[in-house]
Amino acid sequence: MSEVEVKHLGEGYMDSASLKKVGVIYGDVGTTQFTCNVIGNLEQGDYVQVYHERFGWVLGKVDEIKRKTNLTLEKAIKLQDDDFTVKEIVAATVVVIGYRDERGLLQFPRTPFNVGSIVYKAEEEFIKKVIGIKDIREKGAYIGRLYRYRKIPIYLDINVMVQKHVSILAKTGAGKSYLTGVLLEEFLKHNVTAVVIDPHGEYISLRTPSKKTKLHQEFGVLPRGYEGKINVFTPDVQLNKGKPLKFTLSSMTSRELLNLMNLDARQYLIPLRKAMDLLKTSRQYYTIKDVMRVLESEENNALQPLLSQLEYLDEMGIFDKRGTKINEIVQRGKLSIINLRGVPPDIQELVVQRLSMALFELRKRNKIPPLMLVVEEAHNYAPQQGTSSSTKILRTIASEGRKFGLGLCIISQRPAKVDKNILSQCNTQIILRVTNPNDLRAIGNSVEGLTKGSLEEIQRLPVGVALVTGGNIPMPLFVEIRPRETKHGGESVKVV
Ligand SMILES: Nc1ncnc2c1ncn2[C@@H]1O[C@H](COP(=O)(O)OP(=O)(O)OP(=O)(O)O)[C@@H](O)[C@H]1O
Repeated sequence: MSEVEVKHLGEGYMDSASLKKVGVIYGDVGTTQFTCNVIGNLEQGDYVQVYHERFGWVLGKVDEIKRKTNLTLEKAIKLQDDDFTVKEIVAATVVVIGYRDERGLLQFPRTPFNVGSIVYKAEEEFIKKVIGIKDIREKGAYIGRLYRYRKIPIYLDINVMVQKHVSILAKTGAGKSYLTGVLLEEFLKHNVTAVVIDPHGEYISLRTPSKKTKLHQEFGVLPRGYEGKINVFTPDVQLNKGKPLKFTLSSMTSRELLNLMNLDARQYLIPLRKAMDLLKTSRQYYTIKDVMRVLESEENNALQPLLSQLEYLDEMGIFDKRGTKINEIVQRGKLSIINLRGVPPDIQELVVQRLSMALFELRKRNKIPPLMLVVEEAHNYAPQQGTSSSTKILRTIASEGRKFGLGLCIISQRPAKVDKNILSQCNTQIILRVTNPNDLRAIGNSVEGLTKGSLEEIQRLPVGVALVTGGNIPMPLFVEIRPRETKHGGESVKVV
């Protein structure tokens, strides 16, 4: 095998002498994929560069590595008690990413590489140029560094994220809420208005700086807190700290109210509607207690289950004569946390539905600033199967929100259980470790440009490494998430 002559194509980093040799191309060579034997230190996921005699330097990525031997099972059984030598090579399958032409467009070589071409470990500048990784720190969210290439920072375009929505998917414990915390820190730093639905109250710690570690220095991050830029609202002020979140009862229909109760609608809808209609004729605002008084005046024992459920809703304290003003919740450049810790699931759904509806309507009329709505545990509020009162409005935001500057960020540990219409509208996808076959299938179906090797790698990703695709990222990239500036609030509870 002879080394190909390396020509200079007008760029400063074309001298092969400074590059590290890692393999030689052999066997059948295609224009999109080739195999090389591994002679240096090469791992799955590494970037390599090869000189193409017509198109110059081309970037590729190791998709799979195999150890190939001439030892068959029969031979191994025969020889197991003797000394023997086995011929083996380590072979890498490389997927061709391409090269930038003179206009800066990403192109594929249209003819295969020469067999015998030397494969080099790719230079960082070359990787950045071919992939199109840009330093957009002014308008970008700094989420981490290219996996195994700690000198290459990755920024996600915040405008693209708000305009075209985001999904964060991973199995439990893979680092979803840590990463969501990183994104929220970036929103706060760039004065992006955001509202986060926080079912576990884990984002309140964004107020508190994290402890400084060696990683902070390596990633160029300093611990800090965002106390002055965070407002917390909660429907249950007895359980959680925060301003009360209430909804106006008179804006609810009798059917919507009945949907919150575990009751047969056929039996109770008419009396409830009659009571609410009666109150509407005499006053603009009324409370659950008012509705109960009207029903009690009927002196009908059959209404007792309805009265008990109304009493339960009254105790939840979610309705009032006047609800919390959305202008108070949404404040320009600030993060509003809706802390739903300990709130029953039906009430959580109601909060997400009412709040999302109000945000959508007010954004349409430009009464509140453009914003990002972040929904944790999205499989609960927008399930693929069954009914949830919040699914419809979240679908509407996913399909129409971009026109009005209302972005959606969906987070879930069960991608297969999230409404497909909503997931398919999320243009920026951040995927951490996933192992469930149904979830992997859902991801494979919704992410463009995922290779077989990448789908396999998703199952083995270490905590804190994510596959990022869409938005301003031109192709799926593995990213090592940067350390948090603020304290992570989602630590698991230690039993011992
Ligand atoms: N990028 C990271 N760097 C360092 N540690 C991390 C990183 N991401 C996650 N961790 C750690 O891994 C653990 C799990 O992370 P996290 O709480 O974000 O998981 P999760 O996917 O949100 O889990 P759950 O679904 O149970 O809420 C935490 O202890 C967290 O500190």
